[in-house]
Amino acid sequence: MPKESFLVNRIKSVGFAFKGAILLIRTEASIKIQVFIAIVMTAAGFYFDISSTEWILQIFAIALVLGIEGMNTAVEKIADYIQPEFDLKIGFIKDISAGAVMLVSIASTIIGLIIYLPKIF
Ligand SMILES: Nc1ncnc2c1ncn2[C@@H]1O[C@H](COP(=O)(O)OP(=O)(O)OP(=O)(O)O)[C@@H](O)[C@H]1O
Repeated sequence: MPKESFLVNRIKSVGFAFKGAILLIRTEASIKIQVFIAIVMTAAGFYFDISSTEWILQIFAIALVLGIEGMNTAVEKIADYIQPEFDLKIGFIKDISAGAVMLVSIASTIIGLIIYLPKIF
């Protein structure tokens, strides 16, 4: 069988990644909430006519939360696959992974407050 070209492989990988992103949004409740918040914040960005720098920070914050949440979901799935029973080490790994989501969520909330509080009050 002839080896597929670099370009065909890259296009296939993008397809798998796209499928993964759709799966993530369709199956995970926490991602659904974060996507909803991202849509609300994007609407707020247009409503308050935020600057280019503010858009960059907002897009970065949204991407960071969604990206880390996706990685957290992957960690949870791997953990459940390798150890479905109660296991202190698995609990520790899941807690650390959830902690990473919390840290970027707090940072993103602060970015949102810095952008919007002066525009609201
Ligand atoms: N197999 C396990 N052994 C020990 N503790 C676990 C185990 N599974 C989950 N936990 C504990 O329960 C917490 C929640 O785990 P869970 O996999 O339900 O994630 P979640 O935060 O509810 O995620 P989601 O709502 O996205 O499924 C973990 O952070 C951990 O403290």
